[in-house]
Amino acid sequence: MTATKGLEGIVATTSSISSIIDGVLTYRGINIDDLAENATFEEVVYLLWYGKLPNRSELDQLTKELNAAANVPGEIINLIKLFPKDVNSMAALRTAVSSLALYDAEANDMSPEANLRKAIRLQAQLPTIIAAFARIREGKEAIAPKAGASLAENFLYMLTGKQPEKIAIEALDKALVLHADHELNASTFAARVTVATLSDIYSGIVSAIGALKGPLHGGANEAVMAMLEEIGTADKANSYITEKLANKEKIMGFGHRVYKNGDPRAKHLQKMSEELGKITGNMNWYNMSIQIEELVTGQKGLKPNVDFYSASVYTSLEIPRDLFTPIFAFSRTSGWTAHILEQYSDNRLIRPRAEYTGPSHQAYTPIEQR
Ligand SMILES: CC(=O)SCCNC(=O)CCNC(=O)[C@H](O)C(C)(C)COP(=O)(O)OP(=O)(O)OC[C@H]1O[C@@H](n2cnc3c(N)ncnc32)[C@H](O)[C@@H]1OP(=O)(O)O
Ligand SMILES: O=C([O-])CC(=O)C(=O)O
Repeated sequence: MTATKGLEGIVATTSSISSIIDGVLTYRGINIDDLAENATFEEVVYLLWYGKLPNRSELDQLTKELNAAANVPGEIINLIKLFPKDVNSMAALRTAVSSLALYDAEANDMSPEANLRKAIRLQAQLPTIIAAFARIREGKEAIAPKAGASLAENFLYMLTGKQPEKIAIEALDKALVLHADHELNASTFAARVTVATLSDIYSGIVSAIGALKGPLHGGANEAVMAMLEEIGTADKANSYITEKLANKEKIMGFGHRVYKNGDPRAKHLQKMSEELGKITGNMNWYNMSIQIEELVTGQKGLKPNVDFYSASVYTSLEIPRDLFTPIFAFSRTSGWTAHILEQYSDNRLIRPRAEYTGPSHQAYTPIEQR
């Protein structure tokens, strides 16, 4: 038995949800470029769950179901009010989502119908929790979701209390489409491992949120913004990046386990970052990002991943930095739940082996002799 560090290149499951083949990402066989240009997030949620694009009435039905499920139990809002004000936002999300199960009468109903209903509730309620957390920590009241609004519109509305501009809704919606699913990434794998024990869907999502939180995965988008803020202006990028690379430090938002010639999602986010910069009149984050890309690609041959330009996109939308990774979770819930439903539909316990590297033939020594 020989271990492969980080399971690189290991094919651990079959899946018909999304694929990365020769650097091309598809959801259910549809190229991500096509989806990014044309689909709404709700259409993508339908596509991931049901395996095909919805017709008008199917989309209306799902949108209605998501909208109707968006309110979270009052107990969850009360729980969030008990959180310390400076708590890590992904820890808050993880705790609140875990607590949702306590108030869901179907939490342990493992029928496919109940699991789909829970997927709808999770998808609808994550943005409500994130917005409520962001307001409550500032001493404000949580805002209830608005009837008839899309998930992107509702999130921005619940966050700010104001009707968001069309351009902001469209930008967030596209970011949600781009982050929705990504084959067997670490958080999706964590979700599948958890539910493959026949544990419940909430446990799967909580595992996934825990895995997404780390800076080598979803947490990188927040780390990118921290870096941009630390650098300050484009003219300081050269010395900062050159020194980091010389010290063998990682530049957040670059590199990828699967894509070696660039992440196909990054160009869409780059374009959005530029457009939003022009609209807000602040090109600093975009200009600095472009400069960093040139330096990291030039010096190290690494390309930006999905997290790099999403940082400046969300900043242009005036979203607080520590909500970037929770927004990733809000989007990826669509993919996580699709994978969980797929896992349940043809389950086998996921239990690989470890190559033992410890000592052998050791005898037990009585405690008095140690
Ligand atoms: C949504 C997502 O999860 S996308 C990924 C988000 N994460 C990041 O942006 C964090 C920064 N990037 C990274 O840490 C990595 O590129 C990962 C985690 C994404 C992929 O990791 P792996 O496939 O395990 O690659 P690994 O970390 O082994 O890197 C291979 C080599 O490239 C280097 N490298 C990889 N990424 C970077 C980076 N961002 N900056 C500088 N060097 C890097 C490593 O130091 C290593 O160099 P070495 O061979 O000289 O030791
Ligand atoms: O696939 C990965 O390893 C990480 C990633 O890009 C994602 O989850 O979107």
